Amino acid sequence: MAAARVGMVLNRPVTFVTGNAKKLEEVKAILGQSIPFHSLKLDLPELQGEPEEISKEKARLAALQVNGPVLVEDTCLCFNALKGLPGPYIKWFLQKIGHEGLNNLLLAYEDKSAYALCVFSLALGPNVEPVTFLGKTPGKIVPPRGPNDFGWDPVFQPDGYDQTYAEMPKEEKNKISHRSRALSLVKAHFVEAGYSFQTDPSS
Ligand SMILES: O=c1nc[nH]c2c1ncn2[C@H]1C[C@H](O)[C@@H](COP(=O)(O)OP(=O)(O)OP(=O)(O)O)O1
Ligand SMILES: [Mg+2]
Repeated sequence: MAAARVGMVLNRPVTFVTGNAKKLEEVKAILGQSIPFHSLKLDLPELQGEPEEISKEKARLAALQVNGPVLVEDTCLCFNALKGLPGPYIKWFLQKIGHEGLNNLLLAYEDKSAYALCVFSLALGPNVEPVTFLGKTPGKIVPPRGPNDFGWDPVFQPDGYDQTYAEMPKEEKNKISHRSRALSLVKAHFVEAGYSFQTDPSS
């Protein structure tokens, strides 16, 4: 059994930094009251590279800006036929070529399988090394179905479902999503580390 650790007291709630309102909505729904957090709308610059490094670097930048504990995440959509691309570049692919273009990328391949990957990074403050938490949901890329209000949700059909993320009720997506899987690990980490929050109302 792991040695009991003295719980760490954070004097400020964690700030979840994102420029994406839909992400924030899901994070709120998934976390509920489990981790007290603020949010800050900021579109941080993103370095190129492997998903974990991109997410960690985002956390470092966010912690400097906030000057306190931060949580960020970076989401990838990875096509197996393309060895994991577009991956972290999905935002730009989606913006430029849309749902149809994403499907067309796979026309030359029989393998339409893909996975959604969410990498959360927690940095307890500036100059503290971020910790990462990965959540992955396997599925496949399909012609768009369902409401078009969150990114690539209409073209991603998780394995074991006949609905796309976009067609699923929100609660259903939040049970199996890449984001909720990563957040389960974040929650477990908070419990294990025994963080507690001493919030000073004057700060
Ligand atoms: O569950 C999702 N279902 C569908 N689409 C999604 C999901 N989660 C992120 N997305 C989209 C948003 C962006 O086009 C790209 C990820 O890029 P990513 O940099 O992580 O997001 P972002 O720039 O919108 O917000 P942030 O300020 O947190 O970086 O995939
Ligand atoms: Mg981004």
